[in-house]
Amino acid sequence: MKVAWAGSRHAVEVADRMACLVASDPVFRKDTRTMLSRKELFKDTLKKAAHAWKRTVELHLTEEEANLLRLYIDQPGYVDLHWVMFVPAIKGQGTEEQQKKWLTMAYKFQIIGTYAQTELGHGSNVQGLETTATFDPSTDEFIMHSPTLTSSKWWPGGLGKTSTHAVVYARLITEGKDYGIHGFIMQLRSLDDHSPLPGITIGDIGGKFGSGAYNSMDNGVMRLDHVRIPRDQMLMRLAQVTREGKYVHSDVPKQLLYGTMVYVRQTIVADASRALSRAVCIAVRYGAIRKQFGSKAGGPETQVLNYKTQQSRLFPFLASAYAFRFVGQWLKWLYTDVTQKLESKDFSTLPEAHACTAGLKSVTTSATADAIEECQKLCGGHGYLNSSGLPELFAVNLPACTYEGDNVVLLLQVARFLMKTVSQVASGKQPVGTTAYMGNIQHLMQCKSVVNTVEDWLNPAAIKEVFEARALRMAVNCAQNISKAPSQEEGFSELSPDLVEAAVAHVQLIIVTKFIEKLQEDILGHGVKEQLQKLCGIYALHLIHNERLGKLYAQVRPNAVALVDAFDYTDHYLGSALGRYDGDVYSALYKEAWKDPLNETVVPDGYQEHLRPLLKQQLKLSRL
Ligand SMILES: CCCCCCCCCCCCCCCCCCCCCC(=O)SCCNC(=O)CCNC(=O)[C@H](O)C(C)(C)COP(=O)(O)OP(=O)(O)OC[C@H]1O[C@@H](n2cnc3c(N)ncnc32)[C@H](O)[C@@H]1OP(=O)(O)O
Ligand SMILES: Cc1cc2nc3c(=O)[nH]c(=O)nc-3n(C[C@H](O)[C@H](O)[C@H](O)COP(=O)(O)OP(=O)(O)OC[C@H]3O[C@@H](n4cnc5c(N)ncnc54)[C@H](O)[C@@H]3O)c2cc1C
Repeated sequence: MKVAWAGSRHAVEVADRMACLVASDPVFRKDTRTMLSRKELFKDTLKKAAHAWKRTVELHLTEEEANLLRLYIDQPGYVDLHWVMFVPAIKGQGTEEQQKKWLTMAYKFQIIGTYAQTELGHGSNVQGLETTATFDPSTDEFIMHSPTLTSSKWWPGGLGKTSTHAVVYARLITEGKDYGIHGFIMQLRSLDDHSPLPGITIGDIGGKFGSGAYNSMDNGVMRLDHVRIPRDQMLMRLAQVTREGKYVHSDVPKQLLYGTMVYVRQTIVADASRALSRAVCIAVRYGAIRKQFGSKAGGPETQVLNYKTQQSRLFPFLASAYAFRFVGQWLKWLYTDVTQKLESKDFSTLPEAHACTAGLKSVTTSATADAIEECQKLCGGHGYLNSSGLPELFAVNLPACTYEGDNVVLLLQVARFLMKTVSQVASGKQPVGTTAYMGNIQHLMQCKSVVNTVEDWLNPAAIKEVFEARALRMAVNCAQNISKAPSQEEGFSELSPDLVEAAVAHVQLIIVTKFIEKLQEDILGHGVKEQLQKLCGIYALHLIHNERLGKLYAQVRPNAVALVDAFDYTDHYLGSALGRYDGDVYSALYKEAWKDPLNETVVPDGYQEHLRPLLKQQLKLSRL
């Protein structure tokens, strides 16, 4: 099962090696992280990042190994933005010459970069950004400026205190005309003493949700006061400004400006499955250790994992973790395929890639945030302790519902794509890729489910048809209602809640389909495929048919712990007293409690000033 989860034997081996490297290095300790002040936490993050880079160079780690090292260090920091957004933005939007110049420095960490798009006034509406980049032909420079308070850059990770450079998104103005949003490379801080360059005001935006967690990241604010940069620092793959100030657009679609976001949305699906699997791992393992109540005859107490209510709340998450993992692996393939096509100037699959990444990012991150919260409840009181690992896991993953595109905004993008496809089908065009099922419209609009018995629900063809019919009928229903509205735009706006539901149904169909396709592959290992079939059934059915699942849960229960062991997480990475591999939960909880700064002294600080006088006064009163 570890191989099925990781994707290959090689993937298991590399992941194990990197996880152990991190777990055995004292610099990467994280067990007291939630007790650090913001300043201490930030410094700890800088230390870990520098040490990780040192180890990467010393051990000559490959890119795959270095990525895993960062992942198992498990502490958000500027390196995420540098590798996941700054470097890809230059790769996707820079010319070959620009890539050579900037990436050479970025790959060696001679510069640290971030992705400065969002502003105080606008995040979702990228076209509404206000920062300006005005070309001055007299000096061959762009003047970068924040004209209003709301145009202050706000949120970019690593911007607050660390980044020396950024890809800054701004409205390009030349020859008096506004050509909309484009990307520019800017140096922000001196490479000698790290002070901000003239005209740049920069800082951290302040503490965030949860202790520890995302507070390790210095999300930043930046204002620009007529800062000049050379013309060749505009990223010029999509469009150019000539020496004379003429705007020239390349023959590539302008949506490639959004390419970095497509790339990152795809990686976020993998992050979501990992976060969900960690929460499930903690809740399942702990559920096997925790006992509560017993038989009336005085027999042994019951493991809480044996309660049917516990199973019906928890096993759909276990199934979802596997489902998201497999769809994430497929999405990575799709992204690579689209990138190769783009290189040979075939842009035909771009809309589908956008819809798939946007939709899957939304559905998997929302489900994950909800599931982590529910896993806390599934662990009872102890789940609420920082030492359970769950509060931090929740706080770190909750913003994934917002960053890289608010989930509702992204689902509305999927809905638009679906409405377009429905109208194309109506005019006789055959849909392809993940919307190919819509071509089967005659059948799917009328068919009745072939399911008669409980067992029938486990037939992959039956499940797939149910999901196809559900998604298509919801989409067609929306399209018909939109066509009755006074205008397309009004109809879309009025029906947006239904459109979001139709988009979710389409995305869930993709997830179910990819799980079923996974089961058609060669899967090694005795009983592995059978367990995955059950999980696939649970994932699909819990979305539409919760009542009939009890029987499947009973079949999964004997292997539940093994199914989370297959995630192959070290105790260091899981970071949870409840989810420990050896099950020694109570000693771990007890030991963790004594690490709290409050326990450094037996009598707490503040006793003399505030507690003692109060108690003495009570004593006096009681004597009265
Ligand atoms: C070797 C060393 C190794 C070292 C180790 C390294 C370790 C590495 C380890 C890795 C660990 C991972 C860690 C992860 C950390 C993550 C951190 C995350 C941080 C978060 C960053 C952010 O948070 S960063 C900001 C994101 N901010 C948004 O996300 C804005 C959303 N807002 C929009 O995205 C647009 O505003 C919105 C709504 C589309 C409207 O766009 P709009 O105004 O242009 O209007 P329309 O809707 O009309 O769109 C016009 C037409 O464009 C089409 N289209 C739209 N988008 C398209 C697209 N993307 N691709 C193609 N087509 C697209 C659309 O479908 C229309 O097509 P059509 O015309 O044919 O219908
Ligand atoms: C932890 C974190 C890290 C981030 N890192 C970065 C970074 O590195 N670089 C960067 O540039 N940005 C970053 N961001 C910013 C992030 O990308 C934006 O917050 C995100 O795109 C959402 O935009 P918003 O904040 O403007 O939300 P808003 O759009 O203001 O959302 C508010 C509400 O309005 C709703 N809404 C908005 N538009 C519509 C619509 N058309 N129809 C229906 N409902 C709508 C949303 O659903 C939401 O409920 C980060 C954000 C967070 C939280």
